[in-house]
Amino acid sequence: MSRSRKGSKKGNRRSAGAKSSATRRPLEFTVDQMAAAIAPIELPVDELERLATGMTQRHPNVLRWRRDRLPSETVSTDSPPHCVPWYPLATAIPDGYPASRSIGFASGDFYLQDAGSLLALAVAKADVSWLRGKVVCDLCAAPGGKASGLLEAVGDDGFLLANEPIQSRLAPLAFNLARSGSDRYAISGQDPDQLAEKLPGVFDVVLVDAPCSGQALLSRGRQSKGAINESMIATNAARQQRILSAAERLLRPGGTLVYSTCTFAVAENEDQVSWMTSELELQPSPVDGLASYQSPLIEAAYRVWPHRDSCAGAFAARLSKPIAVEDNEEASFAEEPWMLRRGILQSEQPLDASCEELVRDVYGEQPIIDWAEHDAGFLRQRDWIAEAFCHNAPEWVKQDWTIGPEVAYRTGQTWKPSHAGAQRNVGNRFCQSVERIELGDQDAVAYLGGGTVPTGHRGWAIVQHAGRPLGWVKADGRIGKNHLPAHARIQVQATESPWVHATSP
Ligand SMILES: C[S@@+](CC[C@H](N)C(=O)[O-])C[C@H]1O[C@@H](n2cnc3c(N)ncnc32)[C@H](O)[C@@H]1O
Repeated sequence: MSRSRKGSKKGNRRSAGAKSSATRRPLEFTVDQMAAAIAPIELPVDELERLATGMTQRHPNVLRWRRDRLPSETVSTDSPPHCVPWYPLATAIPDGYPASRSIGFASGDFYLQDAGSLLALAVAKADVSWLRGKVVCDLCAAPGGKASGLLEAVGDDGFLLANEPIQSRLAPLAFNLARSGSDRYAISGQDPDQLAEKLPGVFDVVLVDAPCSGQALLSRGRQSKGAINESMIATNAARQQRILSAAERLLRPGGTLVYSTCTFAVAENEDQVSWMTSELELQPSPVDGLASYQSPLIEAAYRVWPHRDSCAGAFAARLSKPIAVEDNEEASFAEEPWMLRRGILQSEQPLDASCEELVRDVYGEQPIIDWAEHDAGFLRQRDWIAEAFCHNAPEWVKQDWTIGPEVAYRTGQTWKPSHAGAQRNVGNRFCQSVERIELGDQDAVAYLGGGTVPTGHRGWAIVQHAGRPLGWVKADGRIGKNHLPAHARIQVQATESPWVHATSP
């Protein structure tokens, strides 16, 4: 009863929101405004007109596939797997496929993103093996669209620090990173300057996907017309330079800085790259394969446009930090980046009895014994959460300002397993001995909507569909009670996948 009342309130709120966006007058720009926004880039008048129109049109998202789940082909021939030309790990959403309400989405097969946001990943070479094994920092990471792509790309021997100074954005960031199935990351909520003081010269790669005037977001109704205002652009440019100078300090000599925005203004894009080359002494580092998107103004900087590239538009550039002569003698950083800074970590303090009991009960004896006595990782308990870092994580994750991949959390006096713990890859060492229940289509749909599942098992178990983890249940030998967090629940509209997957995870 109370549930249905709640549901209808929610429904009302949603339809009120939908009405206001439907009746909102579309933003319109003149050719002169567009010319001023991108000056000194010069485009013919007809292109400026198409740009002005393209900026107000919504472009459909694309699917960025998890690397290990890339489909080998589409089932339906009438919706070809149109690839994003600059990012081969992405495909278009087949016509009529409710991607965000599918089991594939819930189980983390893909992320839904604007194709423009994949330009930064292409410039970071996240689509090939270049990032594998590297220690990477995403300095402005929330909500994690790019960070999750970087995390997949660093593989089983690299590491990602995803930083986001706005605390309220850390939860969605953590959720999106956990969806990747990897445990090779930490999160921090630091101001870039503070972070650069803590970890100078540590990273092989730093991504600055900077806060900006967001002109490319106008088509999504997520920015006001003030995005083309000069003083707004100048304020953003000043903030970006502060962030970029911290990013340079975070980089090791020989490291790579990727800078990206979702705006068209040259003052926030090419001018910032010129500033980095002159003031920070970074060097342009062109990316093979992106020549068609080369900025007309400077080297190693790339643009995609709404009127040319079927996306909201984006800018990205790649620079490298020179290796000074004195660094050069001893270190061959490029070959073995900062391996010495990576330590083998262990649990330093015993867990509370109730937390330890839950971890043993759910994840098995092995994690605690292994993690405390062998070279298996680093288990840490705070007041409200327990985190389990991967083996070979960098030493600095032990500092208390990092947040690790969560495995348990406390509500009142009771510890429970975290959703992120269930999402770890099936072979992950920490949850190797957890009981798993495979669900058919209908049971998976019911579970994702918040329902129970039939099972003879007793206790905590991970439910999965086609070998892909979905979340936790706590079972009594008859049914498994649903422990999927509210924000992860969806009303599935598509059980059948339009793709053929060459291999199961
Ligand atoms: C363009 S968004 C990042 C989007 C993200 N990279 C993604 O792909 O999902 C910029 C982020 O920078 C954060 N931010 C705001 N001010 C910042 C600052 N001074 N330093 C670093 N990040 C900042 C914002 O909160 C926002 O989450």
